[in-house]
Amino acid sequence: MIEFANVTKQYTPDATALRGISLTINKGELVYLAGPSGAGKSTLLKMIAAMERPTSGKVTVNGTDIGRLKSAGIPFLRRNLGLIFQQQRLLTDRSVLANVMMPMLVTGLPRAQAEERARAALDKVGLLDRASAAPLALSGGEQQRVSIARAIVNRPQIILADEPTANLDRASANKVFDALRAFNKVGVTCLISTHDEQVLDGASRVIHLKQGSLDDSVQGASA
Ligand SMILES: Nc1ncnc2c1ncn2[C@@H]1O[C@H](COP(=O)(O)OP(=O)(O)OP(=O)(O)O)[C@@H](O)[C@H]1O
Repeated sequence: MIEFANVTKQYTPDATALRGISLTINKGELVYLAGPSGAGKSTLLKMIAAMERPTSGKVTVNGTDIGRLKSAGIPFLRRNLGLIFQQQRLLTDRSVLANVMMPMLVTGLPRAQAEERARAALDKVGLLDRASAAPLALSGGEQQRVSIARAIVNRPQIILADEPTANLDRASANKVFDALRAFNKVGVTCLISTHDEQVLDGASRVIHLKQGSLDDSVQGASA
């Protein structure tokens, strides 16, 4: 469902973020993306969401060729994606519930139905009792779980999470990973970039990146 075929991304002549990446991620997989800062993890995730385009090679998501996708097609692509990126922070002047309802109201779902689904999503990440709180009244880990709830309310087939536990303590990080794993268990494909050694040790599949290439020297790098 996600395929990279010899993908290179060059931002400028001096900045090549990905070099000849080929990999396949199948429906229902839970895959972690590892590698040092600057290795290209964010770039790889952004390409799946058509936030960046390949310079050469081909990225295919659910049969859609990202390099050829017209801007009018981007909302259709993103409808199938739950994005948990640093750029998509919670709106601090709205309640937790209002933040989670937002993506559904944007697509025209009636308010009552949006609220019901938002509450169900908050329940799944263990935060239903904080529905009326302001985001800034929550811990960093709780805010990240609200972001997960917001990312899944439109029932995406794929979740993309870019370092969702950066700056969180162990206990908070575990809750965030537990929430992501729970969605994977019900069939959502998950691709998560992380530096978390403990999580990577227990992972069934890790894609290691190093300076924009697959790092085959690391065991489990099979892509
Ligand atoms: N918009 C951009 N313009 C120019 N260079 C960029 C841009 N975005 C990323 N880069 C460069 O591409 C390379 C890969 O960056 P990327 O953010 O994908 O790495 P990363 O593995 O996600 O790193 P981090 O863990 O620090 O987020 C880096 O050298 C970075 O400086």
